[in-house]
Amino acid sequence: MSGFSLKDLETIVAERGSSGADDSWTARLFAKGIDKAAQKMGEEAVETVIAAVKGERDAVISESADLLYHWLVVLALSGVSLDEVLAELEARTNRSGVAEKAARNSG
Ligand SMILES: N=c1c2ncn([C@@H]3O[C@H](COP(=O)(O)OP(=O)(O)OP(=O)(O)O)[C@@H](O)[C@H]3O)c2ncn1[C@@H]1O[C@H](COP(=O)(O)O)[C@@H](O)[C@H]1O
Repeated sequence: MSGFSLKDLETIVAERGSSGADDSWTARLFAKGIDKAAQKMGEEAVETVIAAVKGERDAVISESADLLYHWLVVLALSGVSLDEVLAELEARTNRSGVAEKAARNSG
């Protein structure tokens, strides 16, 4: 399994986005702003959906990677951190009592 995490990519996006480098897609997206980044994220989401519906496994992987990358750009431009999204997911998990149910079922 890859040791690469979304946290790693979040750091790369922040660094490249603010680099101003001509050869950086991330820097170009940051310069174009939230409208363009959100549009790209929407396109990648649709491409992921199409690949899934067609049963194109390799394309699901590739389009999902494009989607997650562009999602992190949208988060960065929105001033939202990955940790805040994970905290929201964790809170939902705690509210649903899944951890307690799993512990009860295993004991
Ligand atoms: N994960 C990605 C990643 N996924 C997709 N993309 C880029 O997203 C762009 C979108 O591709 P599309 O084919 O949809 O778009 P396009 O046709 O090229 O562009 P448009 O005509 O739609 O504007 C491509 O140029 C891809 O290179 C990414 N660009 C960068 N990263 C990561 O960001 C890091 C820094 O990249 P740079 O900012 O380019 O240095 C890289 O090392 C990667 O880790």
